[in-house]
Amino acid sequence: MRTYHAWLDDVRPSPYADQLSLGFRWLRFSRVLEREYRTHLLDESFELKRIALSTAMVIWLALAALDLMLVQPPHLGWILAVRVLVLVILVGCGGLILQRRYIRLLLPLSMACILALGIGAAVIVGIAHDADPSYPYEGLLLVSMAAYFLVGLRLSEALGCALAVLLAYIGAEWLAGLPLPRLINNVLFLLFGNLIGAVGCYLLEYKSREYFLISRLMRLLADRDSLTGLHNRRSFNRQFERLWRQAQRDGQSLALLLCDIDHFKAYNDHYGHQAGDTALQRVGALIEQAARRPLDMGVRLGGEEFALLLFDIGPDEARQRAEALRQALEAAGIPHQSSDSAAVLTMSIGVACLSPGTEGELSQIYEQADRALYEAKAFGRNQVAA
Ligand SMILES: Nc1nc2c(ncn2[C@@H]2O[C@H](COP(=O)(O)OP(=O)(O)OP(=O)(O)O)[C@@H](O)[C@H]2O)c(=O)[nH]1
Repeated sequence: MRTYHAWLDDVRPSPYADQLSLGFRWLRFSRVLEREYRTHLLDESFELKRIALSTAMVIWLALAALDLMLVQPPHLGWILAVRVLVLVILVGCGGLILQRRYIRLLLPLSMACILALGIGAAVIVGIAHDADPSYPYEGLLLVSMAAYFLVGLRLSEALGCALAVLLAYIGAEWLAGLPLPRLINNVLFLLFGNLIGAVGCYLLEYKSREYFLISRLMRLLADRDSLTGLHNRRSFNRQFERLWRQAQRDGQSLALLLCDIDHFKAYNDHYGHQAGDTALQRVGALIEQAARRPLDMGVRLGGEEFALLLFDIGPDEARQRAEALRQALEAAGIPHQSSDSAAVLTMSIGVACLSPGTEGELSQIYEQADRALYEAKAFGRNQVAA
């Protein structure tokens, strides 16, 4: 399978990039990613399961019509009874699958449908062969193909179902007394059919896993600033609304800290653009550290402008956190000989808060924090204003 090259180093650290480099030829990711992939697969294959279920029911009923032509009583009665029983199972499981509420049951229910179809078909073939050994058994292969390609099962799950169906078939034919050479011939045909299905399913799952990793990686790249690894402005704009809705629901406040490095043009002019980039990365790391709780967010808005969105925090604590951040940069002691404010690199911070129950527009809190930042700059820089 394909190997991934140097470009993955550009997007590290990322578990998706690591997994792409490690490979997954055994169709397995690291534990956390595997869980994420399976949840994604269940979600993605929901529509597929709906289509597969309707298709299976139509084919199952069409085959019942064939039975009416090919099989005579009393075997016909038994076969129709099995068809009805399987149909009842399909309708029951299908009803639960379509409700979507039972997302955890989606996989066992899908497998139950495949097993009901496969074992039902094996029993029907066994009953029919009791009277007429020429009754077509190849329909069993349709069930295996559905398991491999139609239901959104992983290869291991599809293989498990196909094997159970094959065993049920051998058992049913044994009881029906099908001559051994014929049984061997049929089993070999089914085995080869399954081999083709399994190889196809492997390739499909491999591609599905690859797509999963690359799409997650792309999403991460689209949301991150490439220099600092912080969220970018696009991600901030999108997530602010979601966080504000959650804050309203939970009765929590939000604080926005707008941070701007002081005299950064002079820093660039004095130390060069490369050193400027390194300084931006160090500031980014401090912002990242300050956004330590799960719903906090460190952002590089662009150039030497950063933002820190803090969740569940009042105005006093927000101001303290801003002051701590300002001091952390000062304490980092990055020399800045051409600054008018200090001998080291510093930043000014504007703070604004949104309490639950107030109108919460990003533009509103942003303007408020921007005004405060302007004040911090105007009053001499290297300070916090609210
Ligand atoms: N090295 C580097 N510099 C950048 C980057 N993005 C923006 N800059 C520089 O950041 C500087 C910002 O300068 P100004 O907007 O004038 O602000 P300032 O010099 O920090 O002045 P005050 O904010 O008023 O203290 C410009 O010189 C930009 O070239 C970047 O990605 N890397």
